[in-house]
Amino acid sequence: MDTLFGDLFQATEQQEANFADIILPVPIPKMFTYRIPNALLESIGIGYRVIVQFGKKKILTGIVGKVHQKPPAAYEAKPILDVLDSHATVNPLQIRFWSWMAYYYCCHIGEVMNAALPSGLKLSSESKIQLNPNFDPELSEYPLDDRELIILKALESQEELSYEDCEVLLGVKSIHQIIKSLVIKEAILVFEQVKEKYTPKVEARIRLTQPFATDKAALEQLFVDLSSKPKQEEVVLKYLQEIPVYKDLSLNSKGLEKKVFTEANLSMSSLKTLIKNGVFEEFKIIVSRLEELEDGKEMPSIELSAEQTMAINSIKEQFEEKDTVLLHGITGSGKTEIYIQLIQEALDGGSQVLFLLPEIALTTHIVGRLSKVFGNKMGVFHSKYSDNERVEVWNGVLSGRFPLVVGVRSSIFLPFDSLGLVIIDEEHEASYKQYDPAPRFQARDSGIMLAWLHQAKVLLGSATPSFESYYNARMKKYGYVALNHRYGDAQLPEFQLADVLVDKKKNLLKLDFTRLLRESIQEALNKQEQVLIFQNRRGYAPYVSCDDCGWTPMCEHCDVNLTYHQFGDELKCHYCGFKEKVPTTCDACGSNKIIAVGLGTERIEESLGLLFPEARVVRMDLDTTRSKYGYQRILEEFGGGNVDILVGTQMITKGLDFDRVTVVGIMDADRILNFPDFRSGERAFQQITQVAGRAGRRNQIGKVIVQSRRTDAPIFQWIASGDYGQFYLQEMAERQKYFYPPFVKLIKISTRHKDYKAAERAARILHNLLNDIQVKKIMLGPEKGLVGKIKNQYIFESLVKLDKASTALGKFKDELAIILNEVQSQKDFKGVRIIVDVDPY
Ligand SMILES: Nc1ncnc2c1ncn2[C@@H]1O[C@H](COP(=O)(O)OP(=O)(O)OP(=O)(O)O)[C@@H](O)[C@H]1O
Ligand SMILES: [Zn+2]
Repeated sequence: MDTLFGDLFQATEQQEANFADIILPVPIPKMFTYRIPNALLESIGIGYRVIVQFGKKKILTGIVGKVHQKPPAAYEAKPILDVLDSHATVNPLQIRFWSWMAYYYCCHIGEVMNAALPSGLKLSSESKIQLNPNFDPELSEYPLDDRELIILKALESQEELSYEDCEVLLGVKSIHQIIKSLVIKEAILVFEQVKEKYTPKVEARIRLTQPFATDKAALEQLFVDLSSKPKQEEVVLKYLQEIPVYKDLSLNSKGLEKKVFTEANLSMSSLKTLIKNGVFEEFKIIVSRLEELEDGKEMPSIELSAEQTMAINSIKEQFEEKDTVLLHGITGSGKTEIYIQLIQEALDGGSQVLFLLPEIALTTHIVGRLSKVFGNKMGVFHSKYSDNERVEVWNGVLSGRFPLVVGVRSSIFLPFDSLGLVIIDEEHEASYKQYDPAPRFQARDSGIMLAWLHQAKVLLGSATPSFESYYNARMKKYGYVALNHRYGDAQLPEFQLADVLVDKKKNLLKLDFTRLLRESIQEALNKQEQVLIFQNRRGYAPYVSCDDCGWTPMCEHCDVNLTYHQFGDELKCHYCGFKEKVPTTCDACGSNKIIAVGLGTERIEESLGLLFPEARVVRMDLDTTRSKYGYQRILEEFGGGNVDILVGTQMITKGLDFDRVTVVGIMDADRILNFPDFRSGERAFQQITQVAGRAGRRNQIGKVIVQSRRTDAPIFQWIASGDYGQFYLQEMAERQKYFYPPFVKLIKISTRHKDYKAAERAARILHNLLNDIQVKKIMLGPEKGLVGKIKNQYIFESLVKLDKASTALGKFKDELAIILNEVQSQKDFKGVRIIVDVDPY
């Protein structure tokens, strides 16, 4: 593995070097070589941000990937225009990691960089205008209108104007037409100016000047002088109240936020006078945007159970020999305490730790628990953070402020330089996979690679491990530790199947709830206990349909039904966001009997309100958690006991640890089972076990009601008995027989085009070319994608099943890269997008 991209890492003597390979944020297969001007030679190195010209006009920021002395053979190297910082933004380990990712997931390193750098660290270029030096309004053959003249006038006094400046100047919304006209008249020139996107947060503060801050007598004299100016006196008193300099002189240097005075309704003009008279001085400091967590307390006095202690010892022992250990602990077995202990030890040893979680809903919960122990040593990183906040976490890792990071999949890109431990919680979760855009990476697998580069250890944790990881553990590639009991003798919940068809026949089904589920909910409510209801479908109903002829409205741009959302009374496409009003009559037969079919979380919430009018019901899904603190608010309300029933999508299935949940209802288990994918069995087992695991985590025994129309399906028996091992063996036999992972490697190759025929033709040609690659493999397709059209693009897919031997994979990828490069220029591929997805599951 080392030889593949090891040469990137070779230390290069900076003095001799005068070329640099730059990683640019464009979809091209390799790095571009630029010349390092002598003036910049001293200030450039691997990982530095530089500005270069790309093509005729574009100015781009890139990252130096390699420094060397070999001029490019095919083109003359352009000079690097500038170096942006006095330090490297990215370290050599990261560049090796990016190179690996580009290679493994068959994408371009620039695409990896794009995903890796918070956009605040990428530069944007802004278009600006200046006067054309050759322009003379007297001689111009074109007449200029009033607005154009205003702009030209402004350019006489200001050297340059941004588009925005011009818009403000003229009071118009869009300036493009006017600028275009001025360019045609050769009056102005347009140029690009590179601009830093990240802006530090600056706070205005006030502090006492000398001698008042250090000399008590002077301060006393000041009060004598101010005795006739009560308003000014009040301001000084407020300052001393907030910043008691007489107790601790050093406090003065940090000063006080200016807004404290306004909030206290003190006179701002008095403050101004005090500044003018030299009592106070105003200054600015850069402050953090990140929420200050409490200072980490000592390890709380949690005593680990005997089973937990044994698990920790066993993990550490196995780390002696293996890089990765799988912790298979049933729901509620206390994995988090084990993580905390291991994190503490790694931090004490001076290493960095990365704790990966599959999604934000979980970070809220776990961050709360970890911050009690690790306080402000811990950085949190997820997609609800603004660009500026992300840059601050990035810089916090760089500066050592955050030796521990808790985050979702993109946190594998943070600039770690000495990871000792990577913990991947809920390692089986599908959301570790990024589907779009490239790099289409699996964060668990990439995290393992990242750890390997750092010589760090990896702990995978789950109550329902992915089959890949369990397989690796059985093959002794990973270590394995099991926790088979819930912490504190809490019992696993009791499973009950509720047959929807039987209840329907007997007229016992009310608003989609079986009698068993209704009664169980009522019982919990009577005892002031809490209930979770799971349905993995947001919106009100999956679709609407004409009751007379069966017609169903589809998305105009995608090959899917529109989902009915009662909120806003509209139909929405979950693929492209297209919206329309619900039709009042059928497009096909004109009937006005349009009905909502199927179950979404919105509808379940409504039904619960009707069935249990006294209960407080809250819904948690994508639609109710769009704001930054959406999850936190809902979870806090639920945890505080202000909610009786929580309805939700997969967001509520894992990690939640609440005392009073005793009943979990799964509305439509068949939907989970029927998903057309080789992993549907595995996923169903995981999802149902996980959501069931939220029940009865303390003293009361929990109850799980699974509603289904196929209650005799064998999988329910496996789940009820919790026999993961047997279920695994049975499923694996199938996978081996039909050539599915982990027995083969899968690569999915899709073609997309707005024309059906063009997408199909390209797919066929590509399929045949790939078929000719001489490695052991099976190829399926090409066929229309599972969703045949998304955002007006038709999709065709081929599936390649490669022999596990690493030579087959390597050879296939190498030839694939060549083929992709070649077909690009062919007529049949014009306008065709080709998407390669390695491990597409
Ligand atoms: N040693 C301990 N002392 C006190 N409480 C503990 C201890 N270990 C675990 N607990 C408590 O037991 C509960 C379950 O633990 P935890 O949430 O870590 O389980 P888990 O293994 O992560 O489960 P899941 O996979 O369902 O998320 C938590 O409330 C936790 O605080
Ligand atoms: Zn759509």
